[in-house]
Amino acid sequence: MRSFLIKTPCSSANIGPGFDVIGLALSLHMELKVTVDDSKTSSELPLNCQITYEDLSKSTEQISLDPEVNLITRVALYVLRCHNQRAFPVETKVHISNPIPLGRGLGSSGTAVVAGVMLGNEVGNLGLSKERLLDYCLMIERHPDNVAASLFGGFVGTYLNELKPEDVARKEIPLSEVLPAPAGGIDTGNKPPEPPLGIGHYRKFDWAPEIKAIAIIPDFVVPTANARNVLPQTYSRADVVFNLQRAALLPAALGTSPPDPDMIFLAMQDRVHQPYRKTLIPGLTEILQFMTPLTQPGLLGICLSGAGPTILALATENFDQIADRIIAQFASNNITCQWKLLEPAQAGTTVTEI
Ligand SMILES: Nc1ncnc2c1ncn2[C@@H]1O[C@H](COP(=O)(O)OP(=O)(O)OP(=O)(O)O)[C@@H](O)[C@H]1O
Ligand SMILES: N[C@@H](CCO)C(=O)O
Repeated sequence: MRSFLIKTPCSSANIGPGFDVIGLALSLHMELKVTVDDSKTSSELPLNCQITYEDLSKSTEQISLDPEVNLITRVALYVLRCHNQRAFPVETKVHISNPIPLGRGLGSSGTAVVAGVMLGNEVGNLGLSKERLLDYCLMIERHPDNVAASLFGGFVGTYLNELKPEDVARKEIPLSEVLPAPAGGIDTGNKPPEPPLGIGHYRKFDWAPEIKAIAIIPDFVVPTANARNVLPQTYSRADVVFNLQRAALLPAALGTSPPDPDMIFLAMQDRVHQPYRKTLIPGLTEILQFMTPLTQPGLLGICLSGAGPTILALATENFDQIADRIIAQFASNNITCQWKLLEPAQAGTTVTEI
Protein backbone atom coordinates (compact mmCIF):
# COMPACT_ATOMS: atom_id res chain seq x y z
CA MET A 1 0.00 0.00 0.00
CA ARG A 2 1.34 3.42 -0.93
CA SER A 3 -0.23 6.71 0.27
CA PHE A 4 0.92 10.12 -0.80
CA LEU A 5 -0.25 13.73 -0.97
CA ILE A 6 -0.06 15.91 -4.10
CA LYS A 7 -0.30 19.61 -3.21
CA THR A 8 -0.75 22.11 -6.06
CA PRO A 9 -1.05 25.89 -5.68
CA CYS A 10 -3.52 28.03 -7.60
CA SER A 11 -2.17 30.79 -9.82
CA SER A 12 -2.82 34.26 -11.13
CA ALA A 13 -1.79 34.77 -14.75
CA ASN A 14 -0.77 37.88 -16.71
CA ILE A 15 -0.27 40.28 -13.69
CA GLY A 16 -1.29 43.10 -16.04
CA PRO A 17 0.81 43.33 -19.21
CA GLY A 18 2.22 39.76 -19.32
CA PHE A 19 -0.69 38.20 -21.23
CA ASP A 20 -0.07 34.42 -21.61
CA VAL A 21 3.51 34.95 -20.35
CA ILE A 22 3.71 35.87 -16.66
CA GLY A 23 2.27 33.80 -13.81
CA LEU A 24 2.28 33.82 -10.03
CA ALA A 25 1.62 30.75 -7.86
CA LEU A 26 -0.43 31.68 -4.80
CA SER A 27 -0.92 30.18 -1.34
CA LEU A 28 -4.26 28.46 -1.95
CA HIS A 29 -3.63 24.77 -2.56
CA MET A 30 -5.63 21.89 -3.98
CA GLU A 31 -4.69 18.61 -2.29
CA LEU A 32 -4.99 15.07 -3.65
CA LYS A 33 -4.68 12.30 -1.07
CA VAL A 34 -3.87 9.20 -3.11
CA THR A 35 -3.72 5.57 -2.00
CA VAL A 36 -2.73 2.65 -4.21
CA ASP A 37 -3.58 -0.71 -2.64
CA ASP A 38 -1.42 -3.20 -4.50
CA SER A 39 -2.45 -6.05 -2.18
CA LYS A 40 -5.52 -6.44 -4.43
CA THR A 41 -5.26 -8.28 -7.73
CA SER A 42 -8.43 -6.93 -9.37
CA SER A 43 -10.89 -4.10 -8.88
CA GLU A 44 -14.58 -3.45 -9.52
CA LEU A 45 -13.88 0.28 -9.78
CA PRO A 46 -14.13 1.96 -13.21
CA LEU A 47 -10.56 2.18 -14.55
CA ASN A 48 -9.52 0.89 -11.09
CA CYS A 49 -10.05 4.35 -9.63
CA GLN A 50 -12.36 5.87 -7.02
CA ILE A 51 -12.63 9.65 -6.71
CA THR A 52 -14.04 11.56 -3.76
CA TYR A 53 -14.29 15.36 -3.86
CA GLU A 54 -14.46 17.87 -1.04
CA ASP A 55 -15.46 21.32 -2.29
CA LEU A 56 -13.90 23.90 0.05
CA SER A 57 -14.62 26.79 -2.34
CA LYS A 58 -18.44 26.62 -2.37
CA SER A 59 -18.48 26.56 -6.18
CA THR A 60 -21.85 25.85 -7.78
CA GLU A 61 -20.40 23.55 -10.47
CA GLN A 62 -20.62 19.82 -9.79
CA ILE A 63 -17.31 18.03 -10.32
CA SER A 64 -17.65 14.58 -11.92
CA LEU A 65 -16.48 11.59 -9.89
CA ASP A 66 -16.17 9.43 -13.03
CA PRO A 67 -12.42 8.94 -13.67
CA GLU A 68 -13.03 9.10 -17.42
CA VAL A 69 -14.75 12.51 -17.11
CA ASN A 70 -13.07 14.28 -14.19
CA LEU A 71 -10.41 16.67 -15.53
CA ILE A 72 -7.72 15.58 -13.03
CA THR A 73 -8.03 11.83 -13.62
CA ARG A 74 -8.58 12.30 -17.36
CA VAL A 75 -5.27 14.13 -17.57
CA ALA A 76 -3.61 11.41 -15.45
CA LEU A 77 -5.00 8.78 -17.85
CA TYR A 78 -3.60 10.76 -20.80
CA VAL A 79 -0.10 10.60 -19.28
CA LEU A 80 -0.51 6.90 -18.36
CA ARG A 81 -1.81 5.94 -21.83
CA CYS A 82 1.12 7.70 -23.50
CA HIS A 83 3.18 5.15 -21.53
CA ASN A 84 1.09 2.12 -22.46
CA GLN A 85 -0.76 1.94 -19.15
CA ARG A 86 -4.46 1.82 -20.01
CA ALA A 87 -5.93 2.35 -16.52
CA PHE A 88 -4.98 3.30 -12.97
CA PRO A 89 -3.14 0.63 -10.96
CA VAL A 90 -5.36 -1.69 -8.91
CA GLU A 91 -6.65 -0.14 -6.68
CA THR A 92 -6.33 3.65 -6.70
CA LYS A 93 -8.33 6.03 -4.48
CA VAL A 94 -8.05 9.78 -4.96
CA HIS A 95 -9.53 12.18 -2.41
CA ILE A 96 -9.52 15.77 -3.72
CA SER A 97 -9.83 18.75 -1.33
CA ASN A 98 -10.25 21.91 -3.34
CA PRO A 99 -10.45 25.46 -1.97
CA ILE A 100 -9.85 27.05 -5.41
CA PRO A 101 -13.00 28.66 -6.87
CA LEU A 102 -13.74 27.38 -10.39
CA GLY A 103 -13.81 29.69 -13.40
CA ARG A 104 -12.90 32.83 -11.45
CA GLY A 105 -9.41 33.62 -12.74
CA LEU A 106 -7.33 31.81 -10.13
CA GLY A 107 -6.14 29.11 -12.51
CA SER A 108 -8.42 26.30 -11.30
CA SER A 109 -8.18 24.42 -14.61
CA GLY A 110 -4.38 24.83 -14.78
CA THR A 111 -4.14 23.56 -11.19
CA ALA A 112 -6.29 20.54 -12.10
CA VAL A 113 -4.13 19.80 -15.16
CA VAL A 114 -0.90 20.06 -13.15
CA ALA A 115 -2.28 17.83 -10.38
CA GLY A 116 -3.42 15.40 -13.08
CA VAL A 117 -0.02 15.04 -14.78
CA MET A 118 1.60 14.62 -11.38
CA LEU A 119 -0.96 11.94 -10.46
CA GLY A 120 -0.27 10.01 -13.68
CA ASN A 121 3.47 10.28 -13.16
CA GLU A 122 3.27 8.98 -9.58
CA VAL A 123 0.80 6.11 -9.93
CA GLY A 124 2.47 4.96 -13.16
CA ASN A 125 5.97 5.18 -11.62
CA LEU A 126 6.99 7.03 -14.78
CA GLY A 127 9.78 9.15 -13.25
CA LEU A 128 9.14 12.10 -15.59
CA SER A 129 10.77 15.41 -14.65
CA LYS A 130 8.65 18.50 -13.97
CA GLU A 131 10.13 20.00 -17.16
CA ARG A 132 8.73 17.08 -19.20
CA LEU A 133 5.42 17.21 -17.33
CA LEU A 134 5.09 20.84 -18.47
CA ASP A 135 4.99 19.53 -22.07
CA TYR A 136 2.07 17.27 -21.14
CA CYS A 137 0.27 20.20 -19.46
CA LEU A 138 0.72 22.30 -22.60
CA MET A 139 -0.99 19.71 -24.79
CA ILE A 140 -4.11 20.47 -22.73
CA GLU A 141 -3.85 24.01 -21.29
CA ARG A 142 -2.27 25.71 -24.29
CA HIS A 143 -0.90 28.82 -22.62
CA PRO A 144 2.02 28.28 -20.21
CA ASP A 145 1.52 31.05 -17.62
CA ASN A 146 -0.87 29.27 -15.19
CA VAL A 147 0.51 25.74 -15.48
CA ALA A 148 4.18 26.74 -15.14
CA ALA A 149 3.36 28.77 -11.99
CA SER A 150 1.36 25.90 -10.43
CA LEU A 151 4.00 23.32 -11.35
CA PHE A 152 7.20 25.18 -10.46
CA GLY A 153 5.87 27.78 -7.98
CA GLY A 154 6.71 31.44 -7.46
CA PHE A 155 6.65 34.35 -9.89
CA VAL A 156 7.51 33.10 -13.38
CA GLY A 157 8.05 34.30 -16.92
CA THR A 158 7.22 31.65 -19.52
CA TYR A 159 7.74 31.08 -23.22
CA LEU A 160 7.05 28.45 -25.87
CA ASN A 161 9.87 27.15 -28.04
CA GLU A 162 10.01 27.60 -31.78
CA LEU A 163 9.29 23.99 -32.71
CA LYS A 164 10.13 22.09 -35.89
CA PRO A 165 7.15 22.08 -38.32
CA GLU A 166 6.30 18.44 -37.56
CA ASP A 167 6.37 19.19 -33.83
CA VAL A 168 4.20 22.29 -34.27
CA ALA A 169 1.60 20.07 -35.91
CA ARG A 170 1.76 17.64 -32.95
CA LYS A 171 1.44 20.45 -30.44
CA GLU A 172 -1.64 21.77 -32.22
CA ILE A 173 -3.49 18.46 -32.29
CA PRO A 174 -7.09 19.24 -31.24
CA LEU A 175 -7.81 18.85 -27.55
CA SER A 176 -10.50 16.27 -28.42
CA GLU A 177 -7.73 13.92 -29.59
CA VAL A 178 -5.51 14.56 -26.56
CA LEU A 179 -8.36 14.07 -24.09
CA PRO A 180 -10.90 12.05 -26.10
CA ALA A 181 -14.54 12.16 -25.05
CA PRO A 182 -15.42 9.48 -22.47
CA ALA A 183 -15.99 6.14 -24.20
CA GLY A 184 -18.49 4.92 -21.60
CA GLY A 185 -15.97 2.67 -19.89
CA ILE A 186 -14.95 1.02 -23.18
CA ASP A 187 -11.20 1.10 -23.74
CA THR A 188 -10.67 2.15 -27.36
CA GLY A 189 -7.03 1.07 -27.10
CA ASN A 190 -5.88 4.21 -28.95
CA LYS A 191 -2.55 5.66 -27.91
CA PRO A 192 -2.94 9.43 -27.46
CA PRO A 193 -0.51 11.88 -29.13
CA GLU A 194 2.63 12.37 -27.05
CA PRO A 195 3.84 15.93 -26.60
CA PRO A 196 6.94 17.09 -28.50
CA LEU A 197 9.99 17.56 -26.25
CA GLY A 198 10.57 20.98 -24.69
CA ILE A 199 7.40 22.85 -25.77
CA GLY A 200 7.43 25.29 -22.90
CA HIS A 201 9.99 26.86 -20.60
CA TYR A 202 10.02 29.20 -17.62
CA ARG A 203 12.27 31.47 -15.63
CA LYS A 204 11.67 32.33 -11.96
CA PHE A 205 11.79 35.99 -10.97
CA ASP A 206 12.49 37.47 -7.54
CA TRP A 207 9.56 38.64 -5.45
CA ALA A 208 9.98 41.34 -2.80
CA PRO A 209 8.89 39.75 0.51
CA GLU A 210 6.85 42.79 1.58
CA ILE A 211 4.39 42.32 -1.29
CA LYS A 212 1.15 40.43 -0.58
CA ALA A 213 -1.64 39.59 -3.02
CA ILE A 214 -5.26 40.47 -2.25
CA ALA A 215 -7.64 38.38 -4.37
CA ILE A 216 -11.15 39.85 -4.60
CA ILE A 217 -13.32 37.05 -5.97
CA PRO A 218 -16.75 38.03 -7.35
CA ASP A 219 -19.61 35.54 -7.06
CA PHE A 220 -19.90 34.81 -10.76
CA VAL A 221 -18.06 32.68 -13.28
CA VAL A 222 -16.27 33.84 -16.44
CA PRO A 223 -15.19 30.75 -18.43
CA THR A 224 -11.69 31.39 -19.78
CA ALA A 225 -12.76 30.34 -23.29
CA ASN A 226 -15.36 33.18 -23.33
CA ALA A 227 -12.82 35.68 -22.03
CA ARG A 228 -10.40 34.70 -24.82
CA ASN A 229 -13.10 34.94 -27.48
CA VAL A 230 -13.61 38.67 -26.81
CA LEU A 231 -9.93 39.46 -27.59
CA PRO A 232 -8.99 40.85 -31.01
CA GLN A 233 -6.84 38.88 -33.48
CA THR A 234 -4.52 41.84 -34.16
CA TYR A 235 -3.27 44.84 -32.16
CA SER A 236 -1.95 48.29 -33.02
CA ARG A 237 1.80 48.83 -32.84
CA ALA A 238 1.22 51.45 -30.11
CA ASP A 239 -0.62 48.96 -27.86
CA VAL A 240 2.02 46.26 -28.38
CA VAL A 241 4.82 48.68 -27.52
CA PHE A 242 2.85 49.93 -24.48
CA ASN A 243 2.63 46.35 -23.11
CA LEU A 244 6.22 45.41 -23.98
CA GLN A 245 7.51 48.46 -22.12
CA ARG A 246 5.57 47.53 -19.00
CA ALA A 247 6.20 43.77 -19.17
CA ALA A 248 9.94 44.48 -19.37
CA LEU A 249 9.71 46.51 -16.15
CA LEU A 250 7.43 44.20 -14.18
CA PRO A 251 9.92 41.54 -12.91
CA ALA A 252 12.38 44.19 -11.71
CA ALA A 253 9.58 46.27 -10.17
CA LEU A 254 8.09 43.35 -8.18
CA GLY A 255 11.50 41.88 -7.29
CA THR A 256 13.00 45.01 -5.77
CA SER A 257 12.87 45.57 -2.03
CA PRO A 258 11.60 47.96 -0.72
CA PRO A 259 8.94 48.10 -3.45
CA ASP A 260 8.45 51.33 -5.40
CA PRO A 261 4.63 51.83 -5.62
CA ASP A 262 4.74 54.25 -8.57
CA MET A 263 6.95 51.92 -10.62
CA ILE A 264 4.78 48.88 -9.84
CA PHE A 265 1.53 50.70 -10.58
CA LEU A 266 2.87 51.75 -13.97
CA ALA A 267 4.34 48.30 -14.72
CA MET A 268 0.97 46.61 -14.14
CA GLN A 269 -0.92 48.58 -16.83
CA ASP A 270 -2.21 46.62 -19.82
CA ARG A 271 -3.77 47.28 -23.23
CA VAL A 272 -3.86 43.73 -24.61
CA HIS A 273 -6.57 41.91 -22.65
CA GLN A 274 -8.10 43.92 -19.80
CA PRO A 275 -9.79 46.64 -21.94
CA TYR A 276 -11.62 43.95 -23.96
CA ARG A 277 -12.72 41.90 -20.96
CA LYS A 278 -14.57 44.80 -19.34
CA THR A 279 -17.69 43.75 -21.31
CA LEU A 280 -17.73 40.52 -19.26
CA ILE A 281 -16.91 42.06 -15.88
CA PRO A 282 -19.18 44.91 -14.75
CA GLY A 283 -17.18 47.64 -12.98
CA LEU A 284 -13.76 46.44 -14.21
CA THR A 285 -12.83 49.76 -15.87
CA GLU A 286 -13.69 51.78 -12.74
CA ILE A 287 -11.86 49.34 -10.43
CA LEU A 288 -8.67 49.55 -12.51
CA GLN A 289 -8.83 53.36 -12.52
CA PHE A 290 -10.27 54.63 -9.25
CA MET A 291 -7.48 53.65 -6.84
CA THR A 292 -3.79 54.52 -7.04
CA PRO A 293 -0.90 54.30 -4.55
CA LEU A 294 -1.51 58.05 -3.95
CA THR A 295 -5.16 57.68 -2.97
CA GLN A 296 -4.74 54.33 -1.21
CA PRO A 297 -1.68 53.95 1.04
CA GLY A 298 -0.19 50.47 0.85
CA LEU A 299 -1.51 49.76 -2.65
CA LEU A 300 1.09 48.91 -5.31
CA GLY A 301 -0.97 47.88 -8.33
CA ILE A 302 -4.23 46.31 -9.54
CA CYS A 303 -4.98 43.91 -12.38
CA LEU A 304 -7.43 41.32 -13.58
CA SER A 305 -6.41 37.89 -12.30
CA GLY A 306 -6.13 35.50 -15.24
CA ALA A 307 -9.19 35.79 -17.45
CA GLY A 308 -11.21 37.20 -14.52
CA PRO A 309 -13.50 38.02 -12.88
CA THR A 310 -11.15 38.00 -9.83
CA ILE A 311 -9.23 41.23 -9.21
CA LEU A 312 -5.67 40.97 -7.89
CA ALA A 313 -4.41 43.94 -5.86
CA LEU A 314 -0.78 43.89 -4.75
CA ALA A 315 -0.10 45.75 -1.52
CA THR A 316 2.18 46.06 1.49
CA GLU A 317 -0.43 47.15 4.10
CA ASN A 318 -4.05 48.27 4.63
CA PHE A 319 -5.29 45.05 3.01
CA ASP A 320 -8.81 45.27 4.51
CA GLN A 321 -9.39 48.83 3.29
CA ILE A 322 -8.16 48.02 -0.22
CA ALA A 323 -10.37 44.92 -0.42
CA ASP A 324 -13.38 46.81 1.00
CA ARG A 325 -13.10 49.56 -1.64
CA ILE A 326 -13.00 47.06 -4.50
CA ILE A 327 -15.85 45.04 -2.99
CA ALA A 328 -17.91 48.27 -2.67
CA GLN A 329 -17.31 49.02 -6.35
CA PHE A 330 -18.58 45.55 -7.31
CA ALA A 331 -21.53 46.03 -4.91
CA SER A 332 -22.59 49.13 -6.88
CA ASN A 333 -23.14 46.67 -9.76
CA ASN A 334 -25.06 44.30 -7.44
CA ILE A 335 -22.16 41.82 -7.36
CA THR A 336 -21.10 40.22 -4.08
CA CYS A 337 -17.53 39.03 -3.47
CA GLN A 338 -15.30 37.16 -1.09
CA TRP A 339 -11.65 38.08 -0.64
CA LYS A 340 -8.43 36.38 0.43
CA LEU A 341 -5.01 37.61 1.44
CA LEU A 342 -2.45 35.40 -0.33
CA GLU A 343 1.30 35.12 -0.78
CA PRO A 344 3.47 33.60 -3.49
CA ALA A 345 3.65 29.80 -3.18
CA GLN A 346 7.33 29.27 -3.91
CA ALA A 347 7.45 25.45 -3.77
CA GLY A 348 5.04 24.75 -6.64
CA THR A 349 3.57 21.26 -6.76
CA THR A 350 4.89 18.84 -4.16
CA VAL A 351 4.47 15.10 -3.58
CA THR A 352 4.83 13.82 0.00
CA GLU A 353 4.62 10.22 1.19
CA ILE A 354 2.13 9.86 4.06
N1 LIG B 1 -10.40 20.55 -9.40
C1 LIG B 1 -11.03 20.41 -10.57
N2 LIG B 1 -11.52 19.21 -10.90
C2 LIG B 1 -12.13 19.03 -12.08
N3 LIG B 1 -12.36 20.03 -12.98
C3 LIG B 1 -11.90 21.25 -12.69
C4 LIG B 1 -11.21 21.50 -11.47
N4 LIG B 1 -10.86 22.80 -11.46
C5 LIG B 1 -11.31 23.34 -12.61
N5 LIG B 1 -11.93 22.43 -13.35
C6 LIG B 1 -12.56 22.66 -14.66
O1 LIG B 1 -12.04 23.87 -15.20
C7 LIG B 1 -13.11 24.81 -15.44
C8 LIG B 1 -12.65 26.23 -15.15
O2 LIG B 1 -11.62 26.54 -16.04
P1 LIG B 1 -11.43 27.98 -16.64
O3 LIG B 1 -10.18 27.92 -17.45
O4 LIG B 1 -12.68 28.45 -17.29
O5 LIG B 1 -11.24 28.92 -15.37
P2 LIG B 1 -10.03 29.09 -14.34
O6 LIG B 1 -8.94 28.13 -14.71
O7 LIG B 1 -10.57 28.98 -12.98
O8 LIG B 1 -9.61 30.59 -14.60
P3 LIG B 1 -8.31 31.28 -15.30
O9 LIG B 1 -7.88 30.34 -16.39
O10 LIG B 1 -8.83 32.57 -15.83
O11 LIG B 1 -7.32 31.47 -14.23
C9 LIG B 1 -14.21 24.39 -14.49
O12 LIG B 1 -15.45 24.81 -14.99
C10 LIG B 1 -14.05 22.87 -14.48
O13 LIG B 1 -14.71 22.31 -15.60
N1 LIG C 1 -3.32 34.06 -19.93
C1 LIG C 1 -4.63 33.49 -19.82
C2 LIG C 1 -4.87 33.11 -18.36
C3 LIG C 1 -6.21 32.49 -18.09
O1 LIG C 1 -6.17 31.11 -18.24
C4 LIG C 1 -5.68 34.50 -20.23
O2 LIG C 1 -5.60 35.64 -19.77
O3 LIG C 1 -6.57 34.14 -21.01
